Amino acid sequence: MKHMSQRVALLGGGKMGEALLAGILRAGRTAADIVVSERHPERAAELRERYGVTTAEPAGAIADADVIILAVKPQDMPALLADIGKAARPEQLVVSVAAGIPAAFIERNFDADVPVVRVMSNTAVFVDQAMSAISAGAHATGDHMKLAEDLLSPVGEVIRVPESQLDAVTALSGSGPAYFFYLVEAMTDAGILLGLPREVAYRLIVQTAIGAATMLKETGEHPVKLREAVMSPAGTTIAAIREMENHGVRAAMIGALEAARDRSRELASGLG
Ligand SMILES: NC(=O)C1=CN([C@@H]2O[C@H](COP(=O)(O)OP(=O)(O)OC[C@H]3O[C@@H](n4cnc5c(N)ncnc54)[C@H](OP(=O)(O)O)[C@@H]3O)[C@@H](O)[C@H]2O)C=CC1
Ligand SMILES: O=C(O)[C@@H]1CCC=N1
Repeated sequence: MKHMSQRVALLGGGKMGEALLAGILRAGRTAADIVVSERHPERAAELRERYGVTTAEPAGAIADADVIILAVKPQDMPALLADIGKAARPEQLVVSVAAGIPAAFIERNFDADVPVVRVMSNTAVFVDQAMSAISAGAHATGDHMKLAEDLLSPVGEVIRVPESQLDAVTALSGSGPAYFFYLVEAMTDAGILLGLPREVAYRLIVQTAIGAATMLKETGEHPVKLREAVMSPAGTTIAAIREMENHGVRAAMIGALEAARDRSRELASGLG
């Protein structure tokens, strides 16, 4: 089946659900082929209004779907799977974007051998600049992985990884956008401290971030090399970098991402 004519059921209409919904519509899928299940009626109405999709309860939403996207929080996954476990069929593909929830857990909540592909994407789906990692469950074939890639490649880059790496992927790129937003927030505050109006500081930093990311992507140079090219001897940049090293910023980042990876692992514990 041409992937653009696939019928999609999106279960969970929150931040990630809406990002994916908007993205797949931008990519050319039609609203008539998409059914959303969102338990807050006012949120469901908002999505119907904004995107022209229909909404339904989970079991109804998946009835005619070719692809079922699970986009609820990890703690809500067991209840959702209890709702759809008997209805999901082997000819359907289940794509879970949930952090920490193993494919095996999802598979054993289905009566049939339903193929599952796990995805760890991020909110940059909203601007077609997402980084998505995908991993196959026990019943997912190369065709299912290709279907997942076709779903996600219009909204950003897609990489295939073993499922054992997904907790680390979640720490780096799933949660990653928040680390950069946090850094921009801190640099903006520094700009204000140094006497710049907030909007000037913010504009300077955002464009500098875009420039730095573009240099990393387009030059292929190692970040150390790119950083050294900025650090003039006895200049301003090395003064800042020394201060960061003195405050253990590097160690703090490593510890922070390890904590995110550990939290992702914890999400799987106690699932039963
Ligand atoms: N936000 C992000 O940047 C990323 C999130 N993810 C993953 O995406 C998933 C969704 O996260 P996010 O969008 O942030 O969460 P949200 O809480 O924003 O969205 C989930 C939505 O689904 C609703 N919901 C919960 N259970 C059901 C159900 N059984 N039927 C219908 N709707 C239901 C929730 O309602 P209620 O509010 O009552 O819970 C909520 O409105 C998570 O598993 C997360 O790990 C992955 C990568 C990035
Ligand atoms: O914070 C979270 O748990 C989700 C998963 C990755 C980004 N947001």
